[in-house]
This record gives sequence, structure tokens and C-alpha cells, in this order.
Amino acid sequence: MRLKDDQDLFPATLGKVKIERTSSMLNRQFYRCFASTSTMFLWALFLIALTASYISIQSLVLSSKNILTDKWGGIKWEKQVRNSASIQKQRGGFSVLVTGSAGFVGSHVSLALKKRGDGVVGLDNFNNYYDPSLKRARQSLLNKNGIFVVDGDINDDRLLSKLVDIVAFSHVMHLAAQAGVRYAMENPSSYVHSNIAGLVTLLEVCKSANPQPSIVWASSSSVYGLNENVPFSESDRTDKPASLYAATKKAGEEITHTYNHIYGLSITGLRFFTVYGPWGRPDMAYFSFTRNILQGKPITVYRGKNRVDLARDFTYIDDIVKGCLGSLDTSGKSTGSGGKKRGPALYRIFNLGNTSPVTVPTLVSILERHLKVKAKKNIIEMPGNGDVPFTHANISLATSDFGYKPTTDLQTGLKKFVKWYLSYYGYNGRIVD
Ligand SMILES: O=C(O)[C@H]1O[C@H](OP(=O)(O)OP(=O)(O)OC[C@H]2O[C@@H](n3ccc(=O)[nH]c3=O)[C@H](O)[C@@H]2O)[C@H](O)[C@@H](O)[C@@H]1O
Repeated sequence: MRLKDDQDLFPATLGKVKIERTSSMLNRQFYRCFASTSTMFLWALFLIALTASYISIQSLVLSSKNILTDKWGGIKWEKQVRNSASIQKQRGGFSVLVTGSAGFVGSHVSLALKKRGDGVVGLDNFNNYYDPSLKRARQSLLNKNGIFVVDGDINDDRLLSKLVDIVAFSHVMHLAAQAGVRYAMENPSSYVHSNIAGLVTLLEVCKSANPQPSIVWASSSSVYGLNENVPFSESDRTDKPASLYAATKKAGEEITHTYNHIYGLSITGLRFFTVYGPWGRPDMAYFSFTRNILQGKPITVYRGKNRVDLARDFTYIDDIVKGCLGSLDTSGKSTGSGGKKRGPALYRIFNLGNTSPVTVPTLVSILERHLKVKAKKNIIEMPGNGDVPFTHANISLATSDFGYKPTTDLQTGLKKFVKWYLSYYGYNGRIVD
């Protein structure tokens, strides 16, 4: 039995062996080949499955990351946006998206719009260019007045698109920006990020929106740069900016012009002249001087060439707010929709100043009087940091178009600022509840 089995296993003749060996080799090759093809197939399947699961895990990680990092979205959030945008007026009210609403000018404008019955949705990224707790305090003031402030950035096109999907905004009051003249030497890219890239992102969303909102936005008196015509008029040349900040605002004026021209967006640029007042910006001279004077610290007062004092056309916040509302009221409609122009739309630029420049030493002496404390002054020649020697607005265009007429002089405006400062920070600089 065993032998037979062996014989079966090992054939008797060579020829037979050869033939059988050849066929079994072929078989084996066939099987090996088949085996390797199916192995390859299995490997391919395995790799495809691996790639697919990698991609889905990756997108899951990304989307959950978005859910975790985005501070916006969801049914409750959408409801807050809608409620905040709803118009309280019987007829003819606006629904306005105010960017930079937790900022100085943005918070004042938002409150004024809400007060007169317009719907207002705020947007702010709460960056730390200056103390974000001041921005949060402004935000809670807005909240108390029924204004919801979305926590987000103007560079976030998904968020902006979502907002214009939820609300058919009639207007966008674009006040979000990287402000400050001298800081541009420390952090130039922040100016490009907010004042150029952010502006373009916002305009892209507005031009595609249906309906297109009308846009009013903050340019700056700094675009006049080294202009020597006095007072500064909108028709003066603005091609000699003295700082990167000014250059980005000037670029904004050119950029907005193209969006008006190509897409029919109604656009109004406002050149603000050194705005000051309660809830102001701590980086500005009147604010930091107040803080230092109260804390007994020295202040640095810049002086121009040949010992000439620097001067600014300081403009009180309430006058600026009136100018912003007047601009919104007269801005007309954008003519396009969904990215297509249907006809010409308004393109305007206005100075919003006070028409009476005051020197920096005079500003200091007014503060000393209101604070009843003498300042320790350190007077130095103006460094080459982007400052211009003086500003002075001609406001006749804004006066004739929407009756702009500033009514607060620096003495009166600083009195109101000091009153607010002391109630907010107290004499020793701590926040008073
Ligand atoms: O009107 C404008 O376009 C600009 O007004 C202000 O810029 P600026 O006029 O330089 O306002 P401050 O920073 O408050 O300076 C006011 C004056 O005080 C002077 N100054 C500032 C700081 C300081 O420590 N010492 C000092 O003498 C400046 O040279 C300037 O002449 C704002 O900061 C800008 O964001 C705005 O765009």
C-alpha cells in the first residue's frame, strides 16, 4: 500500500516524469501567477480602503476641528443673528451688518442705529491689538441693547457668506480694520491682513450677495499724507502716504472703486479725522496721555521740525456717528445682484473732520485741566514713524450731501471722555464696576 502510494507520488518513467513535471510546473506558475494577481488585487483593495478611511478620518477631524474652533454656527446662533437683524421701525428701516462692532466707532454706530429702530448685527474678531477686555465690555453694552455680536473675522468668507444667507442686509457698515499709524512699523502684515485681504473678502461676499448691500466703510484722514493744501479736500491728491497704515487705507479706496465699477456695489468711504471720545481706543494719544497723567508717569509729546507743534483735527465720536448715519441714509442701493452689475451705483468719498485743528500741547493742557493733574512732559522731535505734521478737514462735501455739521469742540469732548474714563477705570486705573 505504502509503495503504491509512493509510486503514485513518484512516476516510473522519466518521460512521464518530464511531462508531468512540466505540467505541474506550469500549474504551479499558473497558481503562483494567479496567487500573485489576487494578492495584488487584495493589496490594491486594501490600499484603496486605507486611503478612503484616511480621507474620511481626515475630513472628520477637520470638520470636528471647525466645530470646535469656529465660534459661530448652529440653530441657536442663526436665531440670534436673525433676531438682532430684525427692524423695529414701522417702515423703511435698515438691516445693517456692522464689522468691527466691538471697536470704538463700531460700538457707537451700532448703538445709534439700534436706537433709531434699525436692525444691527455686529461682527468682531476681538483681537489683542489693545486690551480685549475693553472690547468685551463694549460687546456687553451692545448685548444689553439687543445687538448680537458675532465672534469672527472678516477674512472668514464662509462666515460672511453664511451671514448674508441668513439676513438680506440692506447695508454693511465696514469699520473693522487694523488701526494706528505708528504700529504699522511693528506689525506691517496685520495691516495687509485686515485692511486689504479682509476688505477684499468682504467685498467678494457682498458683490455675490442677493440682494447686494450698500457699503459704507472707514477710510482715514491719513491718506492725505504729505498733502500741503489746507484744509484737506476730497479732490486733493492722495498719492503720498506717510505710513503703511495710510497706504492700506488708500489701497482700500482704489479697491472699493473697482467693486463699484465692475459689480455695481454702492460704496461710500469716510475719511475719519482723529476720532476721540468715551469708550475710545487706548492706543491713541488722548487716551494714553490720560492714563499716564493719572498714574504720574511721563508722556512723550512729539514736535515737528523747527520746533513746530503737531496738530490734529480731533473729531468727537458723536459727530462721527452722525456722519456715518447720514452716509448710510444717502448711500442709495447697490444695482447688481449675484455678482452681476445691472447699472451704475454711487461711489463717494467724504471727509468727516471737525474743521478746527488743535496742537498736541493744547490737547495736553486741556487734559491737565479736566484731570486736575499736571503732566510730566517729555518733548521730543517727531521720529520718522509715519506721523504727519497736521491734519485739517474741509467738510463742505459731507455738509452739502447729508448735512454733516460737527458740534463738539475738543474742550467739551475731552470733558466727556474724562468723565467716562474715571467712571470706567477709576482714578488709579482699575475698572470700576
Ligand atoms: O485720523 C486718522 O486718520 C487717524 O487718527 C489717529 O491717528 P493719529 O492722528 O496719529 O492719532 P494719535 O495716535 O492719537 O496721535 C495724535 C497726535 O499725538 C501725537 N502723539 C502720539 C503719541 C504720543 O505718544 N505722543 C504724541 O505726541 C501724534 O504725533 C499725533 O500728532 C488714529 O490712530 C488712526 O487710526 C486714524 O486713522
